Amino acid sequence: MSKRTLDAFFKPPPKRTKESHPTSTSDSDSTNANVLPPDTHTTYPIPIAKLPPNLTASLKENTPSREPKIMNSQPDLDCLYYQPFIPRSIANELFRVLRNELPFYRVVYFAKRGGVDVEIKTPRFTTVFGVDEGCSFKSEGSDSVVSKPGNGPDSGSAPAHTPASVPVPVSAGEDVPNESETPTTEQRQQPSTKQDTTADTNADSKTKDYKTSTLTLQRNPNTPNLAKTHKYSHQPRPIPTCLHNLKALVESATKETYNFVLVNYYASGEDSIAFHSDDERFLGHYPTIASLSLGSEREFLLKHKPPPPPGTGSGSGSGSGSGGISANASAGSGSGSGGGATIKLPLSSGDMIVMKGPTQSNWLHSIPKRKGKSGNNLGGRINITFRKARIPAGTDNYYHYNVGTGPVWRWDDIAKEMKVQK
Ligand SMILES: O=C(O)CCC(=O)C(=O)O
Ligand SMILES: [Fe+2]
Repeated sequence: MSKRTLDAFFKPPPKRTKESHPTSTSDSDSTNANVLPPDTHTTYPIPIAKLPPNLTASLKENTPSREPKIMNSQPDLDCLYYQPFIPRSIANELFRVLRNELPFYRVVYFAKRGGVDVEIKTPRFTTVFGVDEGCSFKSEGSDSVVSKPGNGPDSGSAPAHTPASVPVPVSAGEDVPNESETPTTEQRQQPSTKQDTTADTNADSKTKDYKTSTLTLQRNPNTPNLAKTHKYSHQPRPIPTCLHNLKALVESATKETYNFVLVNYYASGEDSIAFHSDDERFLGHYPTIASLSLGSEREFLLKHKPPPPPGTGSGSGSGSGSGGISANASAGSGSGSGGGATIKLPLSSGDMIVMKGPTQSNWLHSIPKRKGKSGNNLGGRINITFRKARIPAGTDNYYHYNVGTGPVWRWDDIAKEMKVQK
């Protein structure tokens, strides 16, 4: 098998459009995040600060920093790779602000494994905001968080297509997230028992009721009955302004709309996400998922799903599966299981991967653990994925597995570590 450079996976990059200007913001600016009143809501465990105005201005002015590389020369792969999307210095500042401000969770949940309930400890901090197409959020004032009506081909309705080989969640509580060590999409429904981290207490969080809420959950006028007929077991939380601002930048660059946002915080190299695909039915056919990296560099791995067993006739996508991948990327790529090459992308602060088209139904991705302290100089890594749910209450599972019922964790800037919110 011949070695190829990483660039061989890409088409030649289009020319740069915007220069990377260092931001005028500094460390001390991030502590001024309270200049604007924070966002509050009954579903928020804490008020969430808006971005400092100079950071918002730098983001608007300098993003996207570069045009993306197009990664579509592999079977069933259709990705954009922004290196970076946000200039590094601005991305680092944004990383510090979001790490300081967002409430995170260390979710522990139970899943059936061989008929037995096993405890799974999510090996990273997570948090989620937003809601399905059936509902939208609206804030009073200029920072409206309403989903634009009529943007999806099938707003509020079932997706036109579901890959035949994929067992799909049809209602809240059936889907499980990504903690399998050797996952296929099928295994993702039944995570392995391997536990990656020590558990935190699973005590109920005390959610404060902020009477000064400025954000209200509304029914989408286009789909007036959906909110009524679908009950959320976790009340969805409005996308806070700090993430809404980023969503707007990503929407403008990718020419897509998103209605919920999942945030991962990898505090150290021990934190990870196992190989999985984000191909839940409620995201619809060929979902576009934009994935932004902030903070320390981590490696992002992509490998083709193994071909379906012969005779099942259930292959999804149009490509030839992992057998069709004939080259390794030289930038640290190794061969993956199932015979295909694993693509390794170093994701630095400000980089963004957009996965679209047949990618989710045919490829798996992961952030493996990494040894040693190198690459963690910024104090961890935040990943923000922008997604669009198309089936009402579909996001409920995301709240279940990324918020859960445990305590709220926050960054302690004096101790320089995550601490349980008292
Ligand atoms: O951290 C990353 O880059 C990947 C996160 C991811 O794949 C997910 O949240 O589904
Ligand atoms: Fe993912």
